[in-house]
Order: sequence, then structure tokens, then C-alpha cells
Amino acid sequence: MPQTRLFFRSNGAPAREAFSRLEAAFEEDGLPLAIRELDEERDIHEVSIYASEDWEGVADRMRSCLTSIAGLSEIETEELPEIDWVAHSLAGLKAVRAGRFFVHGSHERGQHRAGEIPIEIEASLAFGTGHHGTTSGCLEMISRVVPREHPRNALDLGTGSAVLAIAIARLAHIPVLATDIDPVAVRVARENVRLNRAAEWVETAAAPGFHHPAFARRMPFDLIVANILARPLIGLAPAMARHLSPGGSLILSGILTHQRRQVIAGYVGQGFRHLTTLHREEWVTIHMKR
Ligand SMILES: C[S@@+](CC[C@H](N)C(=O)[O-])C[C@H]1O[C@@H](n2cnc3c(N)ncnc32)[C@H](O)[C@@H]1O
Repeated sequence: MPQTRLFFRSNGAPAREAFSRLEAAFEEDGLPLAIRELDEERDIHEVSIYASEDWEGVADRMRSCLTSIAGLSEIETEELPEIDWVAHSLAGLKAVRAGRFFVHGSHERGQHRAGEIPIEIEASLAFGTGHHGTTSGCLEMISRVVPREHPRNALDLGTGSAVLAIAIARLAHIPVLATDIDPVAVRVARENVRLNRAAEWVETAAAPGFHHPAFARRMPFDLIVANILARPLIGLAPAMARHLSPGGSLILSGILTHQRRQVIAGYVGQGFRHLTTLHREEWVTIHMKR
């Protein structure tokens, strides 16, 4: 069924207020909602709802629950193309080998080699099929670090499709908390966790940064993986230090080669030391310890 995305923009505080009102108002309808930061310097955020039918009715309900919030732009709409993601993945996406892992779509099920850990991920609205240099860099770094360090409690911050959380769980058989700011990604993550029989190990939660009660319950972590982007990663450095146990490992990606020094400096300032960097296309994946 085709979907319509209804969205508006505003500064962070009204966007978060609007998002929580919409979450409450549309809870029973089960419509996916998302909030994302478009421009950090200008503090511009975008809130979206995805409607499969009667988008005009959805727009009316949005307007009536947002009337008292100042500073929101007009509601705009975007028709999303109807994509058969399985066919799309069959046509375009070949399996990816990275470190110990074979990340594939359903069409290549069973084609992993001896010793490889297969992870099945279909292309979807969530990032993380293994094809991006940041994801494959993280998979390779996980393959190096986990067998050496035997972590017991891991966090995948910005989990997207949950590919990294599943990789850690399947390799180490340890609990992994997998979080994402985007509730649509969290839904996809949950499905992928189930599909890969990792639900016993992986707990998912929608959370911006470390803002969720699950962190207090599950910390300290001895392995944190975060494939986000350089700027938010630098902002998260103090919270990463608080949530990682002494001697724990941190794997960061989403960092362009020219941003590497700046990110490392931000983390050294929080008591981390840099161990290794992997380069994939123009992206780097960094391993640090506290
Ligand atoms: C580049 S994708 C990585 C997905 C997957 N972990 C991988 O390696 O392929 C980054 C993900 O981080 C999420 N994200 C961005 N900023 C975040 C934040 N402040 N807190 C939590 N998640 C965030 C995005 O929604 C997106 O799903």
C-alpha cells in the first residue's frame, strides 16, 4: 500500500513537545512517527508521521493536537514510492562479507561459508544492510575486538536495522541494548532481531542519545558501538565515558577521514585512548578504550 509522509519543521523544544503529543494521540493507530535533527547549528528538527490511508484525516487530527504549540511550520506531505523491498533487494543488493559476518537478503539465505556468521537483513526504511563503509567497518572491528576482549554487556547506539547488535549477539552470546532515535528504525530493528533469532540477547528501545531508563538499568557497558556521525558523536563523548566501564571498548563510525582527529581529540578529553582505525572508502571506524 502506498504511504504518505506528513511532516513539519521547528526548533528542537517545540518539535519534541509536538512529537510526544502526537505519540500519545496516535498510539492506538500504530502509525510510525519519527523525529530527526536536520540542522544542528540552526536547531531545525523535523517530525513525521507515516499514514497508509486517509492522510487528510491524519493531518486534521495532527493540527488539532498541535494548535497550542508555537513555531511549527505548516504540515507538508510527501507521497512515498511503493517499493517492493524484497524485489529491490533481489535486484540491487548482493550479500556483504565483513570480518566474520555474511550480511545477506532472504534470496541469499544459506549461502554463507563455513565459519561465517550469517545475518539476514532486507533493505528497508532503516539504515544498515552492510553495504555502507561505516557498517562494514564496524562489523570488521567487532570481529577483531570481541574474540579478544570477551565483553559481557554491550550497547549499540544508533542501531538502525540492528545489524551490529545482531552481529555482537551472534558472535559473543551476550546481552546487547540496541537503541535508535528513530522509532521507525526501532520497529525494523525489532523485526530483524526476531528474524535472526537474537531476541534472547538483544533489547531494543527508541531513545535520543542516552535518554531512556534502559541505560540506567543496563549500564555500565563494556562494549559500546555507535555508527552515527562525527558531530553528534563528539557531543555524546561525556555520556559515553559515563556509561562505559573502565577498560571497556568503544567502536565509533560515521566519521569521514578528515574528521578523525577531531573525534579522537573529543574522546581523549574524556579519558579515552585511541587504539586502531579502519579505513573504508572515505569513512573511518575507530577503536578506543577507556
Ligand atoms: C548510520 S546509521 C547506522 C545504523 C547501523 N548501526 C549500522 O551500522 O549500519 C545511524 C543511525 O543512528 C540513528 N541516530 C542518529 N542520531 C542518534 C542519536 N542521537 N541517538 C540515537 N540514535 C541516533 C539514526 O536514526 C540511524 O538509524
